[in-house]
Amino acid sequence: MTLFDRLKADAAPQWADYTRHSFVEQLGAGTLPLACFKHYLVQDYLFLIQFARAYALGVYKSHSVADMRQSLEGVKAILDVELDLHLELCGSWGMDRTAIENAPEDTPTMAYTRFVLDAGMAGDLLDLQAALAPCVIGYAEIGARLAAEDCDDDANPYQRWIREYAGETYQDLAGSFTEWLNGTAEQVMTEQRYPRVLSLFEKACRLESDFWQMGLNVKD
Ligand SMILES: Cc1ncc(CO)c(N)n1
Repeated sequence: MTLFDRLKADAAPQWADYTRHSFVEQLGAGTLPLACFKHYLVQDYLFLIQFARAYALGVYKSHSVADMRQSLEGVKAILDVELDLHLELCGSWGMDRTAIENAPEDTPTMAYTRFVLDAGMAGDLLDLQAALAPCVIGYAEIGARLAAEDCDDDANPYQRWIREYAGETYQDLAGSFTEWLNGTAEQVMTEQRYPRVLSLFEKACRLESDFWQMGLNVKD
């Protein structure tokens, strides 16, 4: 069994809370209030800036050029691809880059991003990967499921978002992240350290759920 499969099985309740959160189900149904989505997306932009730093920390924590390149792919995917989605959608509501970047970080944004950065700073590359994994792999799973359930039809106001995460570019990114995580585990994982790695993964899933909830808590 690969590390990712084991983590997902052992953290099944946290994974389900995250990937089947009411925010996700409402987004898939197209019934999510726009005010909830807007708050979420602006916070997600701020979140991604910190996540780019976390991948950059992955470069620093790498011992091989191959690992450095994988971390760099994470930085590039955020700065060159994912943030453009956010700028495009926020732009359609009249928010420009400066307005987004000047928005104050909400507490769940700070909690999640600083948790991941600390996991990486205090630990090694595998600890950092375990804390990063729910983000990229979870969104790929959510996007693929919503698209498979035909939630991305023209009637859904969140079609663009769903298609971004269901699309080949994001799916490939998540696939190579999963292989990378499993490959690191093959080199450094021991039974003794597994509980700590699982704990990082579980916490990241909980922080993902809190991030969705932050969006839902907005009153329109
Ligand atoms: C909170 C959060 N988790 C995961 C992703 C996927 O990159 C994202 N954009 N935002």
